[in-house]
Amino acid sequence: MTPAGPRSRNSTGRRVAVVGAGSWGTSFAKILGDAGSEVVMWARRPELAQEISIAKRNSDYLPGINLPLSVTATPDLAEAVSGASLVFLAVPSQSLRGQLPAIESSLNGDAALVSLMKGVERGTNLRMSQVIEETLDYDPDRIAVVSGPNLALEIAQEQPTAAVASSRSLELAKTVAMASATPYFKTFVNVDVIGTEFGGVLKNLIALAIGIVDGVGYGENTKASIITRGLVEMTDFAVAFGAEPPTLQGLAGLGDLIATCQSPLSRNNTAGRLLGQGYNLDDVVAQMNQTAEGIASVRPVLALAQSRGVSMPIVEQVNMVLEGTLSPQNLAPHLTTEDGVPQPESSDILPQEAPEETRGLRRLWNTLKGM
Ligand SMILES: NC(=O)C1=CN([C@@H]2O[C@H](COP(=O)(O)OP(=O)(O)OC[C@H]3O[C@@H](n4cnc5c(N)ncnc54)[C@H](O)[C@@H]3O)[C@@H](O)[C@H]2O)C=CC1
Ligand SMILES: O=C(CO)COP(=O)(O)O
Repeated sequence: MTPAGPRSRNSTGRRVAVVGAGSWGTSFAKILGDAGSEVVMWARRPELAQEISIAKRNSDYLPGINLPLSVTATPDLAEAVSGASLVFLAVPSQSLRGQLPAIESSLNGDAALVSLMKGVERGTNLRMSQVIEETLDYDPDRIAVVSGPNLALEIAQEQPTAAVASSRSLELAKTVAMASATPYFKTFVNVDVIGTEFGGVLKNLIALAIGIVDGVGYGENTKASIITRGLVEMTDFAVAFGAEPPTLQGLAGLGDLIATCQSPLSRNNTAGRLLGQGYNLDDVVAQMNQTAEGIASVRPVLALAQSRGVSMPIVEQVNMVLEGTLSPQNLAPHLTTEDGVPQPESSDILPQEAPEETRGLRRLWNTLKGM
């Protein structure tokens, strides 16, 4: 698909910042610019900041994509953040904590922080919104997250996509959704930050599993079994931490799971495939020049699961493949318990109380059940 030319929208007069000029930070900056904001990105490397500001391109991460004129970049974090009413964070999850003090010192008093990241912090096992809240002692009503089936390149190409903005404050979730509303990007809202954030983290782990079996050469039955049982693991885990089950059946759970497990654009899927092909973890990390968040999140997620007694057999096996203690050929969706006794399958995948985004699906489901 050919990338569309730059849009020229009416300016809303809103000034926003995007911290991180990788693939998602740059795509999101384009969304925000197309939606009418003046966007200043922070890029680590001055030469990349210059390319974004002058050539309106980020050839390292999104070659061939034209950015709106309203998007500029700077290597100076204070310059990027000061004056912004919304600050979107798109750096690798493990690096966020280290960046926050510098961000805080330049923040507008009433600025909201919006995490675009999909990882859990090693050592603390915290979600990114929790890292922000804890590190900066920030009011949760001024923290939001955005998640969903959002492969950066497809969105930069303006392929129609939906996402979820979530905050304890519905007002802030709506502000974020409106700031990112373009003809190709539609954002729903909810107040289930835990479910929305964990959906994005957990699907990365299932995508690693899918990549691994793909690399081994297993086909669609194996993958469908892992995706379906993976969704059960994701839901059990997130609900144990207070998530609403419908969130996991929506865009931030099932939606992102499908996109990430199906797409060769996914770095987690790609990393898994290389492991399945027989490369070891060090080789895979060296081979990838972008962030595959799932690799760092496996252990924190397993530690959290253990703390609440949640069973995650697929994620356990992914961890064993990463550690080199399980051969990729032996990764399976664990359809029985360890002693071989078949488990009952929970089949009510669709919840009774569906969120707005899955209401049509619920109607279809009820129709099918009544047939
Ligand atoms: N790429 C995608 O399709 C999507 C990514 N995300 C999430 O967005 C977050 C960022 O991902 P991407 O933009 O894809 O990653 P990326 O690997 O494309 O870019 C990361 C950016 O952060 C910078 N960076 C790397 N290490 C850093 C460090 N130690 N300190 C500060 N900056 C550092 C890099 O220079 C780069 O600009 C991740 O949590 C990812 O899960 C979420 C949705 C879609
Ligand atoms: O989160 C994503 C799509 O929603 C991107 O997935 P990867 O990080 O695996 O590329």
